[in-house]
Formats: sequence, C-alpha cells, structure tokens
Amino acid sequence: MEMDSVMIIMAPMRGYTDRVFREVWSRNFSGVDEAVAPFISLQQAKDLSVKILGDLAKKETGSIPVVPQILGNHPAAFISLACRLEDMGFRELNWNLGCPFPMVAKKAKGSGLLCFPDRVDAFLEEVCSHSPLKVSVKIRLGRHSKDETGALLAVLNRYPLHRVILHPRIGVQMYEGRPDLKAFHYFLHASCHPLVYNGDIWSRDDFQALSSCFSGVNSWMLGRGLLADPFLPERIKGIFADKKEDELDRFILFYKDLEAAYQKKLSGPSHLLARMKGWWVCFNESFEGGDILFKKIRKLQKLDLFQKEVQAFFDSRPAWLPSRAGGWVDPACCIDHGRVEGCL
Ligand SMILES: Cc1cc2nc3c(=O)[nH]c(=O)nc-3n(C[C@H](O)[C@H](O)[C@H](O)COP(=O)(O)O)c2cc1C
Repeated sequence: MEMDSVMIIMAPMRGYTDRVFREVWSRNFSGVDEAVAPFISLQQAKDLSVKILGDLAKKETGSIPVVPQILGNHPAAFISLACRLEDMGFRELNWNLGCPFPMVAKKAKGSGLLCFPDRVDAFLEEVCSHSPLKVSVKIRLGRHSKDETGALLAVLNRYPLHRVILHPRIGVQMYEGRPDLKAFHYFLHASCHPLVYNGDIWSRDDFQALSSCFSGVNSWMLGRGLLADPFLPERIKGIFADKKEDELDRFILFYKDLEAAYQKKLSGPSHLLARMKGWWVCFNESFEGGDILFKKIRKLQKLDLFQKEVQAFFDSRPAWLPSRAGGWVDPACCIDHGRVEGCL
C-alpha cells in the first residue's frame, strides 16, 4: 500500500487521549494525521460550558487536527454544539454510536441506539439538515447482533455523512473476541460513504494484513494499540528507525514529558499518581517485566515511591516487547463478496 495515501487517526479514548496526551504525543512522535477527541456527553444544549469545551480549546493540538465527538440522542444538543464549534474553527462533528457500556446503552445512547434505526434516522434527518459542520459517525455492527447492520446501513446511506468509522464488533461484545472482518468487508462494499477501519491494530503486521484485505480503505483508526506502543503510527508508516536503545530512550523522554504535563494540569500528587498508574495499564504490555512492575506500582499510595519504582525500572533498561495481542488477522476472513447494490 502507498504510504502517502494512508491516513492514521488517533482513536477517542476517554480518560486517555485528552488534550494533554495529544499534545505530548505529537511533541514526541509522528505518523498520526488526525485525532478524534473523546466524547462530550450532553443531555441538552444548555449543558454547554467552557469546562466541557476546554479539551477542545484549540482547533489543532500540536500538528494534529482534532475532530470533536458527541455522545447523546438529542439533535438540538448536537446542532447547538456544532454551532459553538464552528465559531472555534472546527469543520466536523462526530456522533458516537459505538459506546458499548450498559449504563450508556440502556439510555439509548452510543451503541444502545444501533438497534433503533428509526431513531438514528430521525436524528440524522435533523442534524444533517441543520448542522453547520460536516457530520460523521462512529459505529459498531449493532447492539445485540450483527443482523442489525443491514437496517442501520440503509439509514446511513440516505444521508450525506462525511465518513463512517466502523469498529466491527457488536455492542454487547464490549472488547471480547475479535473484530468481524467478514462483516466489515460487507459494510465496505455496501456503504456509500468513505469508511474508516477501527479495531485491534496492535502491530505493523496487523496493519499490513488488514490493508491487503481492504484495499478500498485508506483511513485507519488506532486506539489501544497506539497507547500500548506510541511508536505504532511511525512503525506503520515506515518512519521508525529500528534501533532498540533509541526506542527505550525516546519512550522515557515521552513518559517524562507526559508526567510533567499532567503535573501542571492536575491538582495535587494523588491525582497525578492515579493518572500515571492508569497509563501503566497500557504501557506495561510493551516491556519485558512490565507486568511485574505494574503489580508493584498498582498498590502504591505515595507519588514519590511510585516515581522511584518507575525510575528503577527504566534504569534496568527493560527490553521492548513486540505486541502480544497482534498477529490475529486471517486473510481468509476477507474474501471479496463483490459490490453490494443499493447506494444512492
Ligand atoms: C478506555 C476507553 C475509552 C474509550 N473512549 C471512547 C470515546 O470517548 N469515544 C469513542 O467513540 N470510542 C471510545 N472508545 C473506543 C475506541 O475509540 C476504539 O473504538 C476501541 O478501543 C477499538 O479500537 P482499538 O482496538 O484500536 O482499541 C474507548 C475505548 C476504551 C478502551
């Protein structure tokens, strides 16, 4: 695949890919073309506040253009937010139809709406007629079953969406099992919109296998894989020089930059401790002995002890591990079923 035409998008991950992370990541690494920000949850348009919009105060974070995202089911809230964001210089607003958590889904939000194509239809009818920003959606294959995909697709195909980001699992699956590549393939051929692939890209090999399955896709969204291995976009695009010492040293610089940025933003050592522990849920996977470090630091209640353990770990020059979750793509899952008729 021609790397010039490959677009890599940083996934929205609430609690992780906030503005601080996006800025620090882009100071230390490259290869991401765009980021979708974690969702803003709005019941009503009146909830809009400076605090809610704080994570989006700038149109761009470093060099990465940011697309805001909304979680909700009130078209008026979407339109109102879109008007505010237009004034701030944004061009697109993404609608979250993928959040799998039962607390969200049972209120008919996120993936909880996927089994109600009529409600999706009514929402899109309203926002596509009145939003000053381009509208895109991030979806799963359905809430309870992939049998819901067909009706959903028929609705989406009726609207001028800027793009559709598909994570090919169903909502109730959460993150269990593997992405359904056959279903993605079907969707790719039946969708009238540019489609972004999202799900379980843990390594360059995963990316290459998926991109040979889906030659019609040029935008790829990376979530947990990028958090576990922040070099992943560089590896995929071939920017990364494969020097092992350089890898650890660059990671340490990034880590310290991240810690310093959160220290500035968060109030007090206990908040910083909680935030940095959260990051080791992702990072521990990438190092030999990372699991042992993680068990130790998880229990620590004092920031200085936590920092000492992490420093001692870095001083031991741990080896970088190839992703343990990667290598899952079976090209036989991507048999070409041909073009599906029905696009407007
Ligand atoms: C901790 C966490 C937070 C997430 N937050 C969001 C979010 O705010 N908006 C959204 O659309 N998806 C969210 N997601 C889903 C991811 O964007 C992505 O679709 C999912 O992790 C699958 O991609 P991956 O296999 O590359 O991680 C979140 C996922 C996780 C694990």
